[in-house]
Amino acid sequence: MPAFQSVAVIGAGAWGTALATVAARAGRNVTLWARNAEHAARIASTHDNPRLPGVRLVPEIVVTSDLAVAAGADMLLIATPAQHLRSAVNMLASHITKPVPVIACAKGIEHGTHKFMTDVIAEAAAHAQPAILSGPSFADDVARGLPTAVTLAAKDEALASALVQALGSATFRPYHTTDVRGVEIGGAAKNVLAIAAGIVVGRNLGASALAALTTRGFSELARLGRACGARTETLSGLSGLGDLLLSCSTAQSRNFALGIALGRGEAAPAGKLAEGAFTAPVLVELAAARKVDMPVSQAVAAILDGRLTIDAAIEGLLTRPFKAEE
Ligand SMILES: NC(=O)C1=CN([C@@H]2O[C@H](COP(=O)(O)OP(=O)(O)OC[C@H]3O[C@@H](n4cnc5c(N)ncnc54)[C@H](OP(=O)(O)O)[C@@H]3O)[C@@H](O)[C@H]2O)C=CC1
Ligand SMILES: O=C(CO)COP(=O)(O)O
Repeated sequence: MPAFQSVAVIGAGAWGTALATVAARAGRNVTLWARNAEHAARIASTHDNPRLPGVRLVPEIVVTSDLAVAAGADMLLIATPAQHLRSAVNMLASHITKPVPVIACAKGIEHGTHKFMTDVIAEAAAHAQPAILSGPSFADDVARGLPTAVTLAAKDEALASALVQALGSATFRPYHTTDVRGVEIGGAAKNVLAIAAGIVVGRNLGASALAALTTRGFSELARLGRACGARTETLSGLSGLGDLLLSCSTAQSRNFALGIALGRGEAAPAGKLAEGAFTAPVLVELAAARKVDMPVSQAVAAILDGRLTIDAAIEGLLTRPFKAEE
């Protein structure tokens, strides 16, 4: 019996559902936990989740709203939105009485505390062994078994490697690292930058402008990463540059789609979670505290809270003083 034979996924949205299929494909015994009992019962009986339409779950995946059932697994994947990760882990905490890996699968930074996901896990559940999974991977692609590669980070390299062995398969290839912060920064920042990229497309500024924006966006992501102690190879790896490229290139990304709508002066797509909108103000606060210049992210935050028009933001970015490329 391999280590981590049983896996529970907390949060039955698009990503949680896709991750349940990943773990099942890797041969694990999987429990998918939904907070709503009716949703759980419906997914269990139909093997279909309206949050990830068109994907049929294998019947071996146990779907439940009973937290005690899920909490007994050998590893826990938390796939709620970032701002709800703390409440999810708080609920789990009383069930976690011995060391168990708790893997954050959300991309974001907590409002108010400026804490990254693994720090929130460590605070909320004393026995948890925090880890993070992030990288270029749309839930729909992953659930359909299209090839994807991500990064999985834990402070303990042996643990990160064992988690990769437990979750990896031919179509879902996690790479392990101990650079937890690097992985967290990439996933959080890329969503904000994807909104900016979408605005460029929505405003018809052209493919050259999109490439420039994405590249300068990476530059500021990497600046913040370095200031927070992240490693260069993580920032330019799957969870940093890789996810930025994916999210800045297709309207399959909800953050990019939000940016397109903003750029066109249209309403935001209804019912779609765009984490970048929640991360933008916190990211900018964090950057200011670290004295890191993040002009694109600042512009996104200012546009989202109505302090700046899109035209003024574009003009502001294009009239910054010329400087050396770094
Ligand atoms: N979708 C994707 O392609 C990817 C998403 N991610 C990340 O995963 C995270 C989740 O995104 P995604 O699954 O797409 O979002 P969805 O909107 O599809 O689903 C979010 C899920 O979280 C549940 N939820 C919300 N609050 C809580 C809570 N307090 N406790 C428990 N469950 C809760 C919701 O429950 P209910 O149904 O009852 O409302 C819902 O099922 C985000 O941080 C996102 O950036 C990462 C990689 C890929
Ligand atoms: O994180 C993702 C892909 O790696 C999903 O992107 P969106 O949240 O923008 O849809």
